[in-house]
Amino acid sequence: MSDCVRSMLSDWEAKGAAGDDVEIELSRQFEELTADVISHTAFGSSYKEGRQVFLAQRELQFLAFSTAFNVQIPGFRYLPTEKNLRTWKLDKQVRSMLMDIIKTRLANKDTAGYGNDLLGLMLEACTPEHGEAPILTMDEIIDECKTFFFAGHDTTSHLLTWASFLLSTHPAWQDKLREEVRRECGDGEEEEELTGDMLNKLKLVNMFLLETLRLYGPVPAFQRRTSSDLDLGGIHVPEGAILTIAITSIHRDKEVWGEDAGEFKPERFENGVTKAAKHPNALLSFSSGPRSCIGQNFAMMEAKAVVAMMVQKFSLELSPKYVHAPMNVITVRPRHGLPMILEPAGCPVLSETLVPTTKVAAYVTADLTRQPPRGHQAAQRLEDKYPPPSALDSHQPDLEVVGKERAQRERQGVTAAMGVAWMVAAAVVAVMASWAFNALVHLVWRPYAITRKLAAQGVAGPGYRFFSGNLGDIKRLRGEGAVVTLDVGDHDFIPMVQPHFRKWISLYGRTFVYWTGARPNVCVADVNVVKQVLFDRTGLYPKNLMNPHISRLLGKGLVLTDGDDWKRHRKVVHPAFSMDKLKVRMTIRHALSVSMMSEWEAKGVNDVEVELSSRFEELTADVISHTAFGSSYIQGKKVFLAQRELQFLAFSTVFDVQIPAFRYLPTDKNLKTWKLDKQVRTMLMDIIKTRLANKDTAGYGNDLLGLMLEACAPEHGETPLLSMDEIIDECKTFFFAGHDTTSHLLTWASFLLSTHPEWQDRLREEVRRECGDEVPTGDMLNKLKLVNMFLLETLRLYGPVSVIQRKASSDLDLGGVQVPEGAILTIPIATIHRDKEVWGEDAGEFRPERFENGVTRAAKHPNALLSFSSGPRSCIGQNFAMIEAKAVVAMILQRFTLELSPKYVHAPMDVLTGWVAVTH
Ligand code: HEM
Repeated sequence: MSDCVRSMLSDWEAKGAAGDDVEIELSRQFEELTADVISHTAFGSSYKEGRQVFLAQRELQFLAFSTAFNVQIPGFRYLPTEKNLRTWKLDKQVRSMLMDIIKTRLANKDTAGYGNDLLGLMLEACTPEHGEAPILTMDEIIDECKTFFFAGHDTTSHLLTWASFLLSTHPAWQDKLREEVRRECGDGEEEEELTGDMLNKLKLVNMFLLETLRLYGPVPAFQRRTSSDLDLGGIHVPEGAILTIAITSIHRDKEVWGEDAGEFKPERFENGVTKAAKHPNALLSFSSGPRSCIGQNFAMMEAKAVVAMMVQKFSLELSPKYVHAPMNVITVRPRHGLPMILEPAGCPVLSETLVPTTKVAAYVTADLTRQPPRGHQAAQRLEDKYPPPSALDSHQPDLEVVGKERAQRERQGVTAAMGVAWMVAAAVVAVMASWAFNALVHLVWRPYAITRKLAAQGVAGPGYRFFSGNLGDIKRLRGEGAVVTLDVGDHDFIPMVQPHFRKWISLYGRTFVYWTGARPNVCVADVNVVKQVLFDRTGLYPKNLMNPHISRLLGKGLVLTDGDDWKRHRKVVHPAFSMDKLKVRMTIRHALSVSMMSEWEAKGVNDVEVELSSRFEELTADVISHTAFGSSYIQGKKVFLAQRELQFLAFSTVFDVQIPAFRYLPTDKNLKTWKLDKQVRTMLMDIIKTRLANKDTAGYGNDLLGLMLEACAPEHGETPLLSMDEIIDECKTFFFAGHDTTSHLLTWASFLLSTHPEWQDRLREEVRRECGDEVPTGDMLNKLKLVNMFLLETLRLYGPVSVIQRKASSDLDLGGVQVPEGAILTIPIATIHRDKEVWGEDAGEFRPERFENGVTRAAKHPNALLSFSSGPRSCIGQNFAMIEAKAVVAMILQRFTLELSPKYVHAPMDVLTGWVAVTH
């Protein structure tokens, strides 16, 4: 770093005869310097070698910013507009230049290793030695290089530019800093090396740079997007809203920084960053929290070193040619560069008394006719080519030159008066035209472009149809399947419920694209790729929340939240599912099962016919009510019934085109959904209120509801872990997910027991051996190996959840295929569970033996059983469900023999999560 700075300073010295002052355009100098530093430290190359990359990236930056305030229409990125064509070309150039740098490094690998800079570390992480799945792919390395080439110099160079500007306009501070630098680091005459320790002692330089960052931070704003409808500081913000953190404005907020927020006062940082304002996190120049700038120490070290070495040698005086017009091109820079008069330090040219800051300001403002200085032509040319939307306010508004430009624009604007009618007509036509154009891009061009892009990678599919995509095909194929009934020994219900997957996989392979409306769906039926999606921990594949009815059914609880929200919810809920707690709850469950069976016994001395699926629904609803909410099925019955209706309503819309705005229209289905949702919320609130009313005598309780109320208790300070709204959503999730699934597992297990009497006998024998006639304890259940295998095979063939979905959060690489942002990734569990390549030739048969050596050895892939999903988002209730199912099956077998009624018709159907046996 010091070498690069030294060589820049020597150039400056060489420019003027020794002792004379010299005028230099500094912003360009700093751009080259910081580019040189990042090239050397991160990529082992020099600015000269990487120059073309920097230039191309600079053009890309101007291009990107010139579109920052345009309406962003997703499909536009695929249109061959002039800007897109240029962007694609530049991007290609950058990639191939970066590839050259990488190739050079790889060619020298055997003699010099990968190197221990950033590039070396990344190459190490992608080496073949690291096995089949390297941590980074070559494409990702190139992307990372792009990030660091840009982020690693552009920002720091502007920090240096603005620091120099402020040094020159605050000569008293310039003197103070020089004095500190000379005291701590010497005068730089003896080529003395600046050390990290010296830099750490430069407290004033540090304060000065922090204040520069506050007023002229290179990054004026950054953005986030809401991944779901959520509560933000007490305001409900809809999914997909963009949150703009306006750093420049926050940094000038008098309520945060005090009345002198607009002034340049490095003293405010005297006691550190956290005490400089009324809020400890008010300085946002490097952002804050886990995603704050990874390079902030690097940038501060670099800036300190440059400022120190510069003031050691030079006095800085602002050139009279300078025009103060900060402008935002993603980062904030001086529009016309920073011409600076440099004089050897020691004989200061500016003293506070001679040219106070205000005078410089007044001088610049007065000289509105002055031409911008030369020396910044490259940026100027780019700006002419891609004009940025506007200049940025400076910290002293009277320095604005921008006003002149605005006034000029207004003069050139439309001066002719236009009739109001004409204007209205023009506006309507413009809106219609833009709407039609957007629709065309979204409904025609984008699907076409995505289809082509995927086809080029070998991913085919049934072909997009205008507006509805392949939803018509899916409905038709499912309709044909719906009238079929199966033989009771036939477990292949795919032609009835997932006929489209069967058909398209046979035509296009396990990974193919199909269309729900104009939205691409990538079918992920290859277990290796499924693993890549489900085991991701970086948020690349969030949940798909397109269907508002499903969101109403489940609420924004664990199943549908993502990111930090999900972590927060899971942290609160997780303890309720620990093994100890599950064992305690066994007692309640057993008692409930016994009462159900006593009812059956009471029905008749001889054979009695019972419709099991509805009985299991009530039983599992009763169990979840008692164990999670301390209530009973009867108390929560209305919630279950309303949720059942919501479930059928939601499923009836699953194969409709999802148009985002439709969720707000008062259609029949929406009105019904809203009403049911309101009912459910009120009923859940009543259950919660009862619990809260008894809090002083009985505490919150140690079940799921108790844990959640504890986490939202006012005792936990101003920001409880869960809000009351979130608790209600979580209740919705558990009321539904906690019983609907397990009840179907019990239904299908009973069906299979009755159709496989030899297994029924074997299981009964095992139950009698391990549990006798007693109500089974947790330890006894653990010994029921055959029952366990039987249930796993039931889950494989009749798993209650047949499909799960995720969404591509950005353009990403999925098993070697570039998938576009927003594409839905559909994992057809039921189809994968019948894949002969994964489960062997007997995949279609009911054979619990395959689980003899555990789940991971039952198939050719250890993660092939996906009934509870897999990875970090796998089912939190799987132990709960398995214990419950084992206990109920064991107790049924202790008392009854099951025989399928002749009335039974084997016609599984899916209603969102479940497969319901229809008994006629
Ligand atoms: C046989 C019974 C069950 C099956 C087959 C099942 C299946 C699943 C599956 C496939 C997922 C992943 C969904 C996705 O990734 O989109 C899931 C998640 C979940 N399940 Fe279950 N489930 C069962 C029982 C239960 C029970 C009894 C509860 C609660 C008591 C429960 C609560 C949940 C929750 C809260 C999640 C979301 C977990 C997270 O994202 O962190 N499930 N379940």
